[in-house]
Amino acid sequence: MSALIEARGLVKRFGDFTAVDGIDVSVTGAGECFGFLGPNGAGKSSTMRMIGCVSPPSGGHLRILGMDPLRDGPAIRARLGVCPQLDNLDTELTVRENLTTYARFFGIPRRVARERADELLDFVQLTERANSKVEPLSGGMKRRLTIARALVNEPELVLLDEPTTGLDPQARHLVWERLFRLKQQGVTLVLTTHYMDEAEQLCDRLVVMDGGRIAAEGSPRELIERYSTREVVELRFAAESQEPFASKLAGIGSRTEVLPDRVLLYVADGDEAVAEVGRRALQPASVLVRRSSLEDVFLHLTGRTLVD
Ligand SMILES: Nc1ncnc2c1ncn2[C@@H]1O[C@H](COP(=O)(O)OP(=O)(O)OP(=O)(O)O)[C@@H](O)[C@H]1O
Repeated sequence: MSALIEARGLVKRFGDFTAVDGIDVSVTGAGECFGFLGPNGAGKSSTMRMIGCVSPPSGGHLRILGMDPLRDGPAIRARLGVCPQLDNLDTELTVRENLTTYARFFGIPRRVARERADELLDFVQLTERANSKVEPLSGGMKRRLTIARALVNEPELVLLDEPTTGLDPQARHLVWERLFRLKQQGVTLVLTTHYMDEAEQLCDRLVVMDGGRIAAEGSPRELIERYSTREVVELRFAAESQEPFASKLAGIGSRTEVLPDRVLLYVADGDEAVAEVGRRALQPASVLVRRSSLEDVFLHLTGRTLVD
């Protein structure tokens, strides 16, 4: 089967600045969710815009659905669904009209568009708001409507740029649940996020991006196994600097990270490590034992946290 997305040495430059610096990406599986995880400015949106055929690559090789974005942009876009970072819904129109009007761009007949709009409103749980204007909708509802709009042309591949940024936890969970359903229906999702929990929940495979480059690639579980330990102990010491305490923790676990407000110990067994901290007569103000996450992977790879 040919790849849905195939990028080799993909580059995006803005003047002298290189936003995407020669990345390789291959998305093949139908029903897969592929993620770009990285902090602000990592180059995720620039990559998505190239994949979405709205921004030409400055270099490298890119094929979407087996086609060349420079030559076959309209044909590719007809088979893509795009959910941009900022909702760009038409506030003059009702919820349903936003879908039916968008359907016209794809040449979908009116009757089919109306049926599809109703199905999609049901899918994103907005049927009751079908005739209301967009403006009074909550952030989560607008996001779900934007996702519904991205599905109007029954795309094989849906691009979602930070699908839940700015939403409250409940609204995020509702969006995740809908995206998960889409995956189950065999739609391939490609998303960008700087939320590690989002990447862990949704992505089968992801790349960790930083400074326009790919720092690592794999499933969330593989990345955690490769770059972190099973558990992490977070120790907060009531002091201006955590550094002096970190040096006294040397040898506990395989690695130590010192953050401005806490020390992280990377260990196989958190409880055993906490016992050792006790034996060294260190008295942290708080202790938390947790499982490793993609945040730890990112910290290990880049020396920085994902969200400032
Ligand atoms: N049109 C542009 N002109 C100049 N620089 C740009 C342009 N678009 C993006 N950049 C720069 O390229 C870098 C990568 O931006 P990009 O939006 O791709 O990052 P991102 O990972 O998606 O982050 P964000 O979450 O902030 O969107 C940033 O430093 C940004 O300022």
